Amino acid sequence: MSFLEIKNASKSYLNGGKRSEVLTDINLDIAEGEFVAIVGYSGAGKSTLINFLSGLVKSDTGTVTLEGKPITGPGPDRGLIFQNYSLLPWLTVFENIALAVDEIFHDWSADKRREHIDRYIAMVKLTRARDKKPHELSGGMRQRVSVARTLAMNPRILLMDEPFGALDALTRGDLQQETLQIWEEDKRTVVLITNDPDEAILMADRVIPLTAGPRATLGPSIPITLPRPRRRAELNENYDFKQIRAEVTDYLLKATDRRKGGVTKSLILPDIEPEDLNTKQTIIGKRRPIRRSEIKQETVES
Ligand SMILES: Nc1ncnc2c1ncn2[C@@H]1O[C@H](COP(=O)(O)OP(=O)(O)OP(=O)(O)O)[C@@H](O)[C@H]1O
Repeated sequence: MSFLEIKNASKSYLNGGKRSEVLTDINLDIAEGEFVAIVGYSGAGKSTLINFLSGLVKSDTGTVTLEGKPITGPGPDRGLIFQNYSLLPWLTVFENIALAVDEIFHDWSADKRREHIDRYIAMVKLTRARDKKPHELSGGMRQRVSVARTLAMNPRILLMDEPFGALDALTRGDLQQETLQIWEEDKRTVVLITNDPDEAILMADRVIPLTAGPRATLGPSIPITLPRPRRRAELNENYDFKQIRAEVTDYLLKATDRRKGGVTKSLILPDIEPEDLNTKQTIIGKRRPIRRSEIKQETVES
């Protein structure tokens, strides 16, 4: 039996009275402890797809199951990390995390809960900011709180929807590296949604491209055999990394080209016949030399 599975799922939305089919024929099978990244264009339907798994969006067709049981709504076994940090502004870092931990581990003693929260705050390197409020933190720090809060809830599955998308490149790199370190210590099942092939290849065991919408669908699984632990700086020069990146981006470009009829890269020439280039009054695109009077009129009008 599959651990986490989407079978023949599709989804369409009604927009301004018109139905648009966003996802079609989605099939995904994830093993426990696996780190899978889905990489695709903006607006292709990536959030819709991950929300089949979170239970926030129901597919129109097919099934979505966890250990064979249908996913019918959100649950504590699945932690979602979004691009927007969604922290409560009047609570400190500690209190924001405590809110979630107290709810889930209400039968633990207060000391045990505090230790647990502090462990996750330390894991994302925020111990010195423990008592700060969100407005006193940078975007990267806020996202760290959000990561710590989700991890502290001990979900079996982490669903990450472009978690680093709003961050600058350097902070994003740091957080990717930290998330990887945490995952390597404490392997949970992770589904990462991203529009950055490098991020997907750096982090995942398997990368699956999602074609452009409408009617976006998943392409073939590309296994990432690069040894772990992986370091971004080292991978930049790695031959296999470059090969995999070429494979992922090629697939996405070709899938989009096929949609458009396969002509996006060819030069389309205008349908004109050559004229005598020695004739001064020739205008490109007109089939006969232009009379002086016509040129004057054009000049006046512009
Ligand atoms: N609740 C909804 N009602 C109507 N249309 C929706 C709804 N949710 C998403 N859509 C549309 O479905 C398409 C896919 O949206 P989705 O957010 O899943 O894509 P995405 O790949 O995650 O986008 P991005 O990368 O920009 O976050 C978009 O055209 C979006 O406008």
